[in-house]
Amino acid sequence: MNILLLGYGKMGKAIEQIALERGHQIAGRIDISNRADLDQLTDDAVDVVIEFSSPEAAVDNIRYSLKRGWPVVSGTTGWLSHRDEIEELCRTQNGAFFYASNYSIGVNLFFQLNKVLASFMRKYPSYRVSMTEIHHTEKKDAPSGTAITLAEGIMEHLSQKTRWINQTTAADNEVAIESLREGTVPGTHTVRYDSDVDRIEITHVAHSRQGFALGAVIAAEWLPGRTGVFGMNDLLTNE
Ligand SMILES: NC(=O)C1=CN([C@@H]2O[C@H](COP(=O)(O)OP(=O)(O)OC[C@H]3O[C@@H](n4cnc5c(N)ncnc54)[C@H](O)[C@@H]3O)[C@@H](O)[C@H]2O)C=CC1
Ligand SMILES: O=C(O)C1=N[C@H](C(=O)O)C[C@H](O)C1
Repeated sequence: MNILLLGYGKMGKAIEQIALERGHQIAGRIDISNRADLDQLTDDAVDVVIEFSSPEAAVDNIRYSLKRGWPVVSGTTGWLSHRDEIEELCRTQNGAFFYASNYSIGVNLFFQLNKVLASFMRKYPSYRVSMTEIHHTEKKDAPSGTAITLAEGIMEHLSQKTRWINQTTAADNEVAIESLREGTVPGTHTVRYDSDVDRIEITHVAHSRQGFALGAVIAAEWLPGRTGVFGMNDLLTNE
């Protein structure tokens, strides 16, 4: 497949390495410095776009790709207030759009574990839920997209929780998410339930960006030929 890398930073480079190892070609490497080069690409030069850029750039990048008729796999976080608009554009263009806040298989298992744990905790209101996410100091958004997905999983099962808040203290209806930025940490997420007498805690630690990058390439192999809006559950439950 000819893969266009839209965003060529830490993730774009990790994705390139895995895409080449899996026998794909790179149709272009676009970052903020050469974005105008996109207009030089012919429609048929690109089988699929993998978009990992920045919260400010993602919406324009995805819009541009859908209008060109290119299937898009996006992993950029911090732009989801525009999600409805993008999904509508995908439908009107009869296009294909794939989004995940986290492409790693391990995190997607962790998402399931988080929901199971939240469903157990529903009967035990003496436990207070809270979360911590730790990332490298270059990360632009907080809380992480993964932390937001985890908070949504908790809110599905704990009906008294109606929103998340990006601070360590929270009202009874809020899930507190603490965001820490340290060194080069690829991504660590903890969900904890504290009572006066003990704590139950689950943690996912990414050792590198390899898991995210492999998941994004697998999604890019899966998407072409499909139309609609997809996520990791579609990929993981549909051969
Ligand atoms: N969904 C997932 O599994 C994962 C998502 N991410 C997210 O992916 C995004 C990128 O992460 P990194 O690669 O670590 O960031 P980075 O800062 O290393 O790279 C971002 C790249 O985007 C480029 N860029 C900025 N504006 C652009 C524009 N208008 N057009 C094209 N390119 C543009 C920059 O030049 C840079 O090359 C972040 O939002 C991050 O949260 C990161 C890891 C995993
Ligand atoms: O910016 C990152 O690095 C990461 N971003 C994603 C997020 O916001 O959840 C995924 C991963 O945690 C790494």
